[in-house]
Amino acid sequence: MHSIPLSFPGTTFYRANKAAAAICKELGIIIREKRARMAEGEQAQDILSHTILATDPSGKHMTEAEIAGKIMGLLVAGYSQVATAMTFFMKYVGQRPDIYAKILTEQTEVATAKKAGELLDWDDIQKMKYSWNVIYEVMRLTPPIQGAFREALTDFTYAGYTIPKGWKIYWTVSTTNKNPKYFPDPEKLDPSRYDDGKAFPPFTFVPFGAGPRMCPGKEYARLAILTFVHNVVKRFKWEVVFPEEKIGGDMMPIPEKGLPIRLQSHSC
Ligand code: HEM
Repeated sequence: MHSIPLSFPGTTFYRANKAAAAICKELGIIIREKRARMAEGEQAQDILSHTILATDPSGKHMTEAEIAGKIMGLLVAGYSQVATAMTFFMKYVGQRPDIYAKILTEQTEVATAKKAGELLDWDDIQKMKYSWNVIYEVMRLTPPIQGAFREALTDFTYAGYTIPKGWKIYWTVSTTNKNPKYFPDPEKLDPSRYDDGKAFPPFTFVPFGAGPRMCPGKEYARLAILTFVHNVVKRFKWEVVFPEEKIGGDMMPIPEKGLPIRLQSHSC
């Protein structure tokens, strides 16, 4: 996604294209199996079946390659950003016992209201306000997606630079979300920034982007991350082994030593 499009052996782009072709082949098998089951009467119940059934305004269905492309996009988007937010939750909260204690109090309240073996539901997720504010801070300090491209629809001038119509511009989550005008002491992890009643002007807090192309997986991501938070704090307390560990990676931020932690188990 973010590499120079030079397709010769040894380049990232070349390897990515080969990997994408292999994944599309696998997905092709899954699509054909799904189509066969749908022909036998299986109801549309997941995104793959809906993608198979979807038509454009002229009534035309997508080809197998198009469906595989869409599913591959969702697999990438659905996995890596969520995993990055979870990783940095472990890092930041592992270094802040005060924040861990507040999350544990919130999650214990949710857990004790459930019967033994009862699964979390949507209402429980709504109760996890403090935990989500912590995730907001985690994503503000280390955004899973660094930014995205937009095309200028008209000529405009910003901060003394003239951007001609048709140019591609890259907007960044990290600089936007660390603007001291809206986030005083921007490097500090402070979940109280999002306390009830505090609101940010549009386009100032953008971990999921903004406008008509805003992330469509936002609510799913919240569900997946908070379910993880619930289960991990219920069972464990942890410490980060290398608090100063460098963060590398190119598109996704990755702790260079793999974020070793010391786990202590408990149950609430
Ligand atoms: C913590 C998790 C996630 C973060 C931080 C995140 C962030 C973002 C951001 C910043 C964008 C660009 C938005 C823009 O251009 O305004 C985006 C787009 C997108 N995201 Fe996510 N995302 C996350 C999870 C997911 C999940 C779970 C899915 C799907 C299951 C998903 C699917 C997409 C798709 C399809 C787009 C492109 C939307 C478009 O261009 O119209 N994302 N995401």
